[in-house]
Amino acid sequence: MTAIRVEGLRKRYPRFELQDVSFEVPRGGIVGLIGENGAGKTTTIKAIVGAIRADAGKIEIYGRDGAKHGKDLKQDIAVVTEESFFHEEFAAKDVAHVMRRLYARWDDALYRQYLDRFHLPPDKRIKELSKGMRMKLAIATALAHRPKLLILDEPTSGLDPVVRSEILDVFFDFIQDEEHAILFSSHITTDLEKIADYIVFIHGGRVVLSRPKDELLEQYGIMKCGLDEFPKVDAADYAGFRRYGFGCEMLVRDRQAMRRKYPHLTIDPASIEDIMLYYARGGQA
Ligand SMILES: Nc1ncnc2c1ncn2[C@@H]1O[C@H](COP(=O)(O)OP(=O)(O)OP(=O)(O)O)[C@@H](O)[C@H]1O
Repeated sequence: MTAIRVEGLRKRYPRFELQDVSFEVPRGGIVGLIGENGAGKTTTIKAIVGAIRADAGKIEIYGRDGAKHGKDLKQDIAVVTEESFFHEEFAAKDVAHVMRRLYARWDDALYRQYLDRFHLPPDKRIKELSKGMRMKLAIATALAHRPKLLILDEPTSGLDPVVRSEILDVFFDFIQDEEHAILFSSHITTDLEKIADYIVFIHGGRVVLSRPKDELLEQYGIMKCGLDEFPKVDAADYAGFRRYGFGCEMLVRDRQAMRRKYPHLTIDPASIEDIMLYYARGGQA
């Protein structure tokens, strides 16, 4: 049974449409949702957590219909977005009072452990905390109600590498329980490269790529050639290209096959960022 199954999700806004978005988050897995600004990541996450009503599509969470079981699922899901902070006058210890009443599995001892781990003072008011500290508090709060599923919208954006790495470590520990799962959106492709098992890439409201991360890193490549050679490369062999100075670089989906077909051209491995940039810049899935 998967943790989240999204099928044929549609949402139309006056100048944007999420079209037939489908993907899965397996139990024990971390799925990274990537895409440029305005691609539809937040809209997708909002539809999954029931913050907006989709026009069409199906969302299942641990096998149950997300639309029908919203209330009981609340205990199992933790959602962290930039907006999910408490009142500015609250201190971390006040947050615990509120959460204790809302969540049946709220765990004070675990909460204190996370506050310690993240070096968060229990008495300091939220308005006195830095952006990174607020995000860590939101994550500590989310995890202390012992959810099965963690959904985060841009949890590491705007944070320094030390804080980002602390947060990624906590995600990694959380996922050790095979029942647990994480869906998180990010522009920071290096964070996803470190921790995600699957990458779902949304571009212009559509999923253009949904694959295990290791497969992408093993198979995709950047193939280079001179401007004169570029017209000889079959357009079906690349997903996007870039011209520069005297040459061209193309994103190819299968490094090995391309090495056989174009043995005289150089092909380097592609990063997740390369894959995102080339798809966004032009080319078909
Ligand atoms: N309530 C709304 N009414 C109208 N349009 C909206 C609404 N919410 C989002 N949109 C539009 O939907 C598109 C997708 O927005 P969304 O927030 O899902 O993108 P995103 O991928 O999360 O981007 P970012 O990385 O900038 O957060 C944008 O063009 C946005 O303007």
